[in-house]
Amino acid sequence: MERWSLREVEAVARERLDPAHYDYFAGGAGDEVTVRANEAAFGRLALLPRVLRGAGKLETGVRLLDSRAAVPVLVAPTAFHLLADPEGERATARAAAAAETIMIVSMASTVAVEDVAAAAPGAELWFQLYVQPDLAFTETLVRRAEAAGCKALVVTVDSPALGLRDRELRHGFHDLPGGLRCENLRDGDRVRPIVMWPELSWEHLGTLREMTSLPIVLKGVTHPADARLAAGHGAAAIMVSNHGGRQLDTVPATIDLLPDIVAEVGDALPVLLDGGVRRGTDVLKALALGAAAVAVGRPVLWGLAAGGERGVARVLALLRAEVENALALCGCASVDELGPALVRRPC
Ligand SMILES: Cc1cc2nc3c(=O)[nH]c(=O)nc-3n(C[C@H](O)[C@H](O)[C@H](O)COP(=O)(O)O)c2cc1C
Ligand SMILES: O=C(O)C(=O)c1ccccc1
Repeated sequence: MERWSLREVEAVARERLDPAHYDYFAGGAGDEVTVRANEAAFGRLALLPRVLRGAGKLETGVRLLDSRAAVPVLVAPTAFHLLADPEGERATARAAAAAETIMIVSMASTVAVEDVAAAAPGAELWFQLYVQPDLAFTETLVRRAEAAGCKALVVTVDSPALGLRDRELRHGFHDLPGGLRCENLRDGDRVRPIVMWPELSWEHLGTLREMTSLPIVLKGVTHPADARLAAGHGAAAIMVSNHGGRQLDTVPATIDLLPDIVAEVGDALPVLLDGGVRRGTDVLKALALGAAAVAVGRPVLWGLAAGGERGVARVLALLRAEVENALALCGCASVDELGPALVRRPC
């Protein structure tokens, strides 16, 4: 995997994947305005480094809730890893464990969360949940995630309906091929379909908090007023996310939403961000603007499709090396030293 940037890894993945599966991974809702905006907005921000700071040895580690990550780059929850590699989520988890970062296991994983955990001893796992209207079934999922050792529950809140993704519709990509299943949804002899629940509301957060002592991260917050509500309803953290542009199209880029959200709740809880992070400099910009860490979705899938566990390891190593290099060049010894003065707009 001698690939020197995430872009090269994506090119290899694209060659290897079935075009319908590539489009499932790469695509977004509508005209993909938001997909493009996430990456483009990072490009519009400039970094303004400081010099002669004698920063010395670098520290990239962060503590998040009850977990630690050696690099502030988490694996975002993405579905269907067996489409990309025969080891699927097992390979992803092993690479995340080796990189000492946190993997957020998708509820729509094609390997059951117990098997993901067993495949990667020592992995820091969080579990992503789409709250199902059958709350008793939701509770069994939560119990399974707890028993598998997951340290946080990441509740996705941007999906009262699934986004309309033209590329998936064009390919007719609706069902998993060849015996692949969402193994977390197995219920006796059958596999339940995942329900996007339009009635999910703030009051259910109370129900979830009673259900588990795991910290709850709300993923998919974009409005500062919702960030405030999340803090008021006992969320342990929020993740500023537009689902990588796969849900509502034309939502702004997450990096452009971050400052207002940090101003609103930055003192109350950790703010995470995903969407369009492709370079170490993107990571620095997000942290400088107040994110506690970022997560990457598609880059991990490209690594997995290009080279399995080694491919994901390569993606995480590239990002780590780029974060370390950018930190050094900004004159910072650790991510704690990053602040908004480092970021200028426009380029
Ligand atoms: C193929 C794919 C599947 C995804 N599946 C899920 C999922 O099951 N649950 C979820 O909360 N988010 C899911 N997401 C959204 C990611 O968690 C994340 O928000 C997004 O990918 C971040 O943007 P990026 O791909 O530009 O890094 C998925 C994203 C992709 C690309
Ligand atoms: O594709 C997605 O973005 C996603 O979140 C999802 C939702 C349900 C099943 C599989 C993936």
